[in-house]
Amino acid sequence: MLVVAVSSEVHGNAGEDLAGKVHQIMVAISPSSSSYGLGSHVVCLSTWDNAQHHAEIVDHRQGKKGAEYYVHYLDQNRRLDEWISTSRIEHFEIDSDSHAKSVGAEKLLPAISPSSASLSGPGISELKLDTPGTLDRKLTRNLKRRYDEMHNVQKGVEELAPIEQTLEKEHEEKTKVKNIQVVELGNYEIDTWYYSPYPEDYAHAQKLFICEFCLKYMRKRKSLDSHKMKCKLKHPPGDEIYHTAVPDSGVTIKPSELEDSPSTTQLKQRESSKLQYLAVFEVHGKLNKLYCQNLCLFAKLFLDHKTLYYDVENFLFYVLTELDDTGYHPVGYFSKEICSVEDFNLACILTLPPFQRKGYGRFLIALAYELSKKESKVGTPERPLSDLGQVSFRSYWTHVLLESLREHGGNLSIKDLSLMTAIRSEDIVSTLQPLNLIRYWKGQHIISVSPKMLDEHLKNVTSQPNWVIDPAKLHWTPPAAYAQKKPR
Ligand SMILES: CC(=O)SCCNC(=O)CCNC(=O)[C@H](O)C(C)(C)COP(=O)(O)OP(=O)(O)OC[C@H]1O[C@@H](n2cnc3c(N)ncnc32)[C@H](O)[C@@H]1OP(=O)(O)O
Repeated sequence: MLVVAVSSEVHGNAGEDLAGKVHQIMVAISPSSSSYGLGSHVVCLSTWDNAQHHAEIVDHRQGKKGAEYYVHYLDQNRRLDEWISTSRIEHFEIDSDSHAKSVGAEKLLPAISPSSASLSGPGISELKLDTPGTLDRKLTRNLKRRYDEMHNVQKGVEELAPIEQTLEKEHEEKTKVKNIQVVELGNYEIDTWYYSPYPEDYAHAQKLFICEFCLKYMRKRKSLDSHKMKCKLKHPPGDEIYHTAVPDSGVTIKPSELEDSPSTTQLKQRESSKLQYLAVFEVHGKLNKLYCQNLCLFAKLFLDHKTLYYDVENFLFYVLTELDDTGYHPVGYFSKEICSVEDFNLACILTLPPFQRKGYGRFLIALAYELSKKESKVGTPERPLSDLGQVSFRSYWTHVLLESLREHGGNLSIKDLSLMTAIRSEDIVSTLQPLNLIRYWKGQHIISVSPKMLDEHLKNVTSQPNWVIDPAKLHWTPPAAYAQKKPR
């Protein structure tokens, strides 16, 4: 049955105030007719908040219970794209642009406003993006697109430089449908976020089983079980460069208070006193190529714009692990180019979803800057930054810069701050400007701050634990010495 209706209202879920006026033509299609073309726009109920969203049909397939559609929610990050059944599709929009232009339709979009975008999804809550005035040239391409979407700026791929257009289109086309839905790693079953280019035989598995120590991927649990009997690794295949213990409260235990190799009894004692022992391993892409390739493929499941999968030789990988009596379990990592001409001190960063929002991202970022300090360099993360990358770096920079200013009574130049913190000057300016702590005077940026202003800002920073890295306990040599190392 096909019903064509001219409607002046959008009908939402019972009890929701979705009564905004939308002047558009809707075509209501009964679930059985189920023929939504690729690229068409619909209003549907998501599985993650059970609310109405405008979405685009990206793909379709025949499921066990009928047709299923892969949808991209127009107001959300691609990590929330998903397969839904026809019954979740409320109606089809002929005028696919009308939702964005109409006033009422905005009420359908959750938590989108000029200054905030929803990072929601299972276990993910709200994110604040920069206010429009601060975005400017600092916006990465990815964020710019999100910003444009949120502000109704109708800019498409065609406005990018030709080479970027081609790359962007290829990327979008190839990665538009998430291929692997779930991964099992150690004690966790994790829903994936994005497409990852696993080899053909694995690329279309619903679920992959991953060895948490060597990161080998398998399609069957029994393969993992027999692999576990053989796999000798109990930690990432590299050198431990740092360790610390953190209680759940987030207060740092100094590494000096720790014995070097805690015994099982000591670990059990720690467990009962709710201490978490953390260790970071440095893994060289050339010396442990397979491990690093496996890590990149795995990480791509949670990173939208990552392009490094196989050419890992020029990178170092810093893997953060939690230790228990069965071994060192990976919880996150960052990669770093051995020789970066652009002074990138971090290429990609990931905290595995079950461990996010506990302060590990900040810990890894802090470590990346400590390494830069040891190299006597300033650094910056590789662009584009994802939405989550943006908030995490912004939060780290804000905290570190405000603390440094407080310590020195505000009497620091941008250059002083940069040398002290290893944060690049441009990142300092883009962080302090929205806080009104920078003035542009006689052609240059200068810091303008009072103790009162600092106290005000410091009151608002850091809701996550802030684990300090003790540089004296960092066992790390800058990369020049790697030529001599042999594969393990
Ligand atoms: C250069 C690049 O690699 S860009 C790509 C960055 N990586 C990704 O996007 C991969 C997927 N995301 C992730 O792995 C993680 O979200 C990371 C690595 C970005 C952050 O890791 P986490 O361990 O969750 O960060 P952590 O707990 O230390 O929080 C850091 C800050 O970000 C904020 N934050 C983290 N996640 C969210 C979220 N979902 N919503 C809102 N704020 C968030 C935290 O509140 C905290 O700020 P605060 O101290 O001011 O409160």
